Amino acid sequence: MTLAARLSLGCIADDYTGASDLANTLTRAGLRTVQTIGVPADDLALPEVDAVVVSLKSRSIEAGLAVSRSRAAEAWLRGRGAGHVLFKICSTFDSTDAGNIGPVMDALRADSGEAVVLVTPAFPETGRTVYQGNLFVGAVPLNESPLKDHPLNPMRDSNLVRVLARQSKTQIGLVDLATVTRGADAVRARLAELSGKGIGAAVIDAVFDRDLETIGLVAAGHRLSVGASGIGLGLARALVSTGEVKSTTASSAAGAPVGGSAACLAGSCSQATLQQIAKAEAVMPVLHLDPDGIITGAGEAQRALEWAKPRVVDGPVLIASSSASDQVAALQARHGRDAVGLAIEHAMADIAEGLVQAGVKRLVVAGGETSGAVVDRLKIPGFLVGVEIAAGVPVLRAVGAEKGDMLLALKSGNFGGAEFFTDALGLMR
Ligand SMILES: Nc1ncnc2c1ncn2[C@@H]1O[C@H](COP(=O)(O)OP(=O)(O)O)[C@@H](O)[C@H]1O
Ligand SMILES: O=C(O)[C@@H](O)C(=O)COP(=O)(O)O
Repeated sequence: MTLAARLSLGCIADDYTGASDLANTLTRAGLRTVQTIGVPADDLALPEVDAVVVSLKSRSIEAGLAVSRSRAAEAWLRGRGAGHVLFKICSTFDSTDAGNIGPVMDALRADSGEAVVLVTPAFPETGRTVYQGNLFVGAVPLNESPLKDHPLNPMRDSNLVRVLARQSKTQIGLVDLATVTRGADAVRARLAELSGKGIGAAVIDAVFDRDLETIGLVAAGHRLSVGASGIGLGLARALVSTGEVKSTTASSAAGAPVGGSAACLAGSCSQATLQQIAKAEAVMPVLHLDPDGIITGAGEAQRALEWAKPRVVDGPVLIASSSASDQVAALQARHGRDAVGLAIEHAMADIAEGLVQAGVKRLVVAGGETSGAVVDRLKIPGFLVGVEIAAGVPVLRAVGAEKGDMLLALKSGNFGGAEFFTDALGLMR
C-alpha cells in the first residue's frame, strides 16, 4: 500500500455506509481518500492518499468487540502516522444505551492520551444540527424523528449529553453554540475549563458548516474526535487551510465504465428508503421479500434469485426486505430483534452473491448494516470514491475485489432523494 509520507487523517467508521459518506466528504473537501473494509492487508494496492477511512461493522455488535476492532484500526492508522483519528458515528447517533459510541470513545481516548474528546454528529447538509446538546433531524428533535423506530437502534432521547453519559465512563460536558460562534480560541478555553473539572468528552453544538470549520480547527490540534461527516468536513478544511494537506480536486475515480448488469438491494426500513422503493416501482421490476419467510428459512433468497436472474439481463431490478415500522415491530416481537436483523442481512448477502455470480457489476445497497453484510460477502477490501449521487452517498469503485471491477453505492437508509435508485444507476456505468 502506498501512502503519503505521513497520513494526515485517520478515520474509523462504525458502518460501511457511514464510511463512504465520510470518504465522500473528505474527497470533496480536497483530501485524497480511500475507504478500506476493516484494517487493510499489507498487499492491498492503493493509491497515495491523505486520509484512510477504515470501515467496521461495529455499530450494533457487542460493545467489547466494537472496542477491540476499533482499537486495532486505531493502532494501524497511528502506525501510518495519523496524528488525528476521527471515530465516525452516525449523524443520528444510532446506538442504544448498551451501545458502542461511549465504550469505543473511552478506549480510543485512553489509547490517544486525549484529555477531552470533541463529539458532534452535526451534518447540516443532511439536516442534522446540534443545539444545546440536542440533536435535530431536519425540523424535529431526534426522539420525534423516524429514528425513534429504527429497527436496531431506536433513538428516544435527543439530548446527546445524556445519551453519551449513559454509555461512557467519563463525564460528558457541553460546548454550546454561543461559544462556538465566538471562535476557535473560545472553544479551546471552554475545553480547558471542562478538562480542569475532570470531564473527558464534550458534545459540541453546530448548526452551520462555519461552526464545523471552527470545530475542525480546534479538533485538528487534538488526537481524537468523535462525530459524523460534518466534523470530517471541518477537519478536512482545517488541514487544507493550515497547509498540512495540499488540496486535490476530486477526481472521477469512478473511471472507466464497468458495464455488466445492475441491481438494487434495500434492507433499510427508514422512511426515506420506503419512499425511494415506492418511486422505483414505476421504473424497474421490484421484488418485495417475505421477511417472515426469510426467518423461517423458506428459501426466500433462492426465490429472489430465480426472480431476478432472467430480469437483470434486460435492465436493473430492485429487491427489498423493507417494511413499515409497525410490521418491523411485529416481526421482532415474534422472533427477536437481533435474530430478525441477522437473518435478513444474511439473506441479502446470499442474494448479492448470487446476483454477482449472474453478472451484476453495478450494485446499489440501501442500509448500513445491509451494506456491511453485502460487502463482506462479496469480499471487497476497499473502495475509491467517485462522483456524488446525493449528499453523503458517492459512487464507489471496488479495489482489489476477487470479482474484478465493480461499482457500488452504499446508501445510508436516511439519505437520498425520492428518485435515489434511478439517480444512482444513472451515474454508475
Ligand atoms: N422487514 C424487516 N423487518 C425487520 N427488520 C428488517 C426488515 N428488513 C430489514 N431489516 C433489518 O433492519 C436493519 C436495517 O438496518 P440498516 O441496514 O443499517 O438500515 P439503515 O441504514 O436504515 O439503518 C437490518 O438489520 C435489516 O436486516
Ligand atoms: O452519518 C450518517 O448519517 C451516515 O453516514 C451513516 O452513518 C449511515 O448509517 P445508516 O443509516 O445505518 O446507513
